[in-house]
Amino acid sequence: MSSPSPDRTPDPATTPDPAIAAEQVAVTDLYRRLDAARELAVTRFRQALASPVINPQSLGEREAAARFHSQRITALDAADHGLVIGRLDREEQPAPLYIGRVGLPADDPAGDPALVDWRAPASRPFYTATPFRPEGVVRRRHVRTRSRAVTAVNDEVLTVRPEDTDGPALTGEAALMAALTAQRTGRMADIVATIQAEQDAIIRSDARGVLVVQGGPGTGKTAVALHRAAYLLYTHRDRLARSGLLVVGPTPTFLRYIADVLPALGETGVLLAGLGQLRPGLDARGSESQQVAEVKGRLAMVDVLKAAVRDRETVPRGVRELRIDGVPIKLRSVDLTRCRTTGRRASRLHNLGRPAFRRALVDLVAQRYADRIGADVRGGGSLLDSRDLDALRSEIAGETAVRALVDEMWPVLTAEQLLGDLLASPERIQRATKGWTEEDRALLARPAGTPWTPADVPLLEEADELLGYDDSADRAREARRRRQARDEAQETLDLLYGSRSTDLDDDEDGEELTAGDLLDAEMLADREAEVDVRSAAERAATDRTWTFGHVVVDEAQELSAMTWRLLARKCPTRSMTVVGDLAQTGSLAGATDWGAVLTPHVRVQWRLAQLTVNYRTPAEVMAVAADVLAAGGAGTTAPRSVRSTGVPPVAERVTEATLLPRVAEVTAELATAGGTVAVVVPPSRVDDVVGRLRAGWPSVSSGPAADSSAGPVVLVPADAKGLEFDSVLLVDPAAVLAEGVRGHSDLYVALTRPTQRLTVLHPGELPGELDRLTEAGGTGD
Ligand SMILES: Nc1ncnc2c1ncn2[C@@H]1O[C@H](COP(=O)(O)OP(=O)(O)OP(=O)(O)O)[C@@H](O)[C@H]1O
Repeated sequence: MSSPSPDRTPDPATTPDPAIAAEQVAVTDLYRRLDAARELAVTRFRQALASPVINPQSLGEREAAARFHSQRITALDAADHGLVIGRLDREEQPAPLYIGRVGLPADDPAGDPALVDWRAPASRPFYTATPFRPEGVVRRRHVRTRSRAVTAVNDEVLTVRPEDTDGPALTGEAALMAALTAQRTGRMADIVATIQAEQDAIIRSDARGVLVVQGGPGTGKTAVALHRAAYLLYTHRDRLARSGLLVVGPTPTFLRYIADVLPALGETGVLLAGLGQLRPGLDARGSESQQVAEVKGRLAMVDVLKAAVRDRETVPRGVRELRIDGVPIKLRSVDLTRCRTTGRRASRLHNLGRPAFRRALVDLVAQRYADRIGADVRGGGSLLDSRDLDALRSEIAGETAVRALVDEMWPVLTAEQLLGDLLASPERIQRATKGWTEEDRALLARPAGTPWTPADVPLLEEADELLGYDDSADRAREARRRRQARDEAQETLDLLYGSRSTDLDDDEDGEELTAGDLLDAEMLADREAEVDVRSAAERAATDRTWTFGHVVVDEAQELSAMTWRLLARKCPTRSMTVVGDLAQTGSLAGATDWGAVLTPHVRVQWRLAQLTVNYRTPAEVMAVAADVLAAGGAGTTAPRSVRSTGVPPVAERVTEATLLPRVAEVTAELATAGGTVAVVVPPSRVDDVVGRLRAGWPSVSSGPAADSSAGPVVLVPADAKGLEFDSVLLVDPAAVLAEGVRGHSDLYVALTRPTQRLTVLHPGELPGELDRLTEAGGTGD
């Protein structure tokens, strides 16, 4: 906790009105400019749409211009809410510099802009200047508004050094506290007005390489990661508009929770994906045990999949006999093995090696057939010349028996077929997992048709890398389409030419140009070609080979090695922001050491930044959580809370019989207190608690898609990760400890979710780690 610095206006209520009135004049003028900028953008957008399209290039240009102006309109619309953040009064500069959500030009282009975008370099001192390092700033003023009206201003004078305090140095403390104590809505809000210096340094850090942001719960990792995404889109707009930016979060609930932040910052072209959605076209929501997910997340699965692919390139034992036109052809396994080797040499990728394998097999059968009939007819060598052999080959390639043998020995495979067949067959698993224990093999097995899980996603993607996609049929189709388009275009040109007035031939002045003179059929066909006008995010969402210009990973401690491998492939430049907390790792497959998980994929290209201040959890609650962290032996210290509520968290002992009724009563009390409510439970109690609460709140939701904006939610710690609620009711902490594979992490996560109130109900003894909790008189025995 910090005490306010001297010369700060301590309370908005005491701020003299003249300051508010003066700021209202400035704010009204800036809104006038915003409206004008929006009007201009709308006009330009309309003009772009109306511009003529004469060829694919002009269509592309028109779409690019329309997209640019529509994005500008979106950004200006988003900026309407809280347009002005504050101002800087600077040494030797008479006019203040206003900082806001977007940049707005001044009448005099030579001077400062009327409003500077919060991401522009000139805005930086607004977040970083301190009395010890004022960066030329004399005073920082936070301006708070509702609709377009100024409601408060808070000043910090940076020419006077505060006395030493033992709390963290805060920027714009009054505005920050107002934001932190506001009731939650179930959706994360942006923090542009109150970004703190240590957060700003991360947001503006170089885009190159992998930046790992480690920080305890509530330190703003998610907020910082999203603001960094907005900053990078602003600073590297052209590059990232082309290549796209991907934000990866753990669950659908989490993605919904953060979904409003980037649009509120005027950025809509970002792809948000959960771990189950990293494969275009698939939303993997199946569930499985942590142990199974851990096995599937090991890098060793790469070799397993390689072996599984080779296992599908089979050679029948002994001699295989085919009948072609009634002629028996004997194929020995040694010859078939040679065909397989030809296929494997032709391509590293299974599906791309198949044409070469098929050709080799057809050649083999054709040769044997030729040998047979040549020998039969004349009793000597083959009489067929090479032309005959070619004809024979194409006939043989179409023979059902030959096609069946090709499919048997070298089937075309999709990733889903490869993985589904593998996991559904203990024999295939056995053959693909050399050196594995029987226990691990058993964990991999799953019945055919089981829904895909998030842990399957990197395996499917890896399988695609091994299988490849034979696009020869697509290319042949495209060539046919082009030929047809060209023929049609030629017909059009012929018609145009044919309809030309013959009188003109004799006309001495001249020459009238027709379409045929300016265009050839190829160009005309090109005109008809489709131009892909989708944004990078839209295209990336449907293209599994898409690679992103930047990837942001939240709750990164939960990712398995296979998921890291997948993300590294999706981001070949390794421009990534990775945020997480090793002390909150709950999954068995997750990280306990950033170097260990990242080095195999990014080698030395990563750097670490730390966040140390908890903006979410009140100090009273955090003291309890810190004990749990220490008891779990995490080796890290809990972050310092920036505020206290004066309300101690309470524990109440219950019996098994009174547990559910008390859950319902306490949930009702917390809901009455206002804001969002989460009931965090061990996995074994989810169904009972949901069942009980549904009587009072039919819409109560639970699981990875729960929505706290619609009423209380029931969550296991893994699904509560990254989220926050005004009130949390923690049920049966001893079972949370016992049931989690990393029980202390789970309990730590559960305890650090509330922004205001925490109540704990415990049947049986309270775990020693929670001794600090104040016991309320309960109904326990
Ligand atoms: N500078 C700030 N100004 C206002 N609010 C902030 C600031 N920094 C963080 N917060 C708020 O603190 C809360 C916690 O932030 P966030 O969820 O980003 O933390 P986290 O580090 O990701 O936590 P966890 O590890 O639990 O997922 C959010 O409500 C966020 O808006």
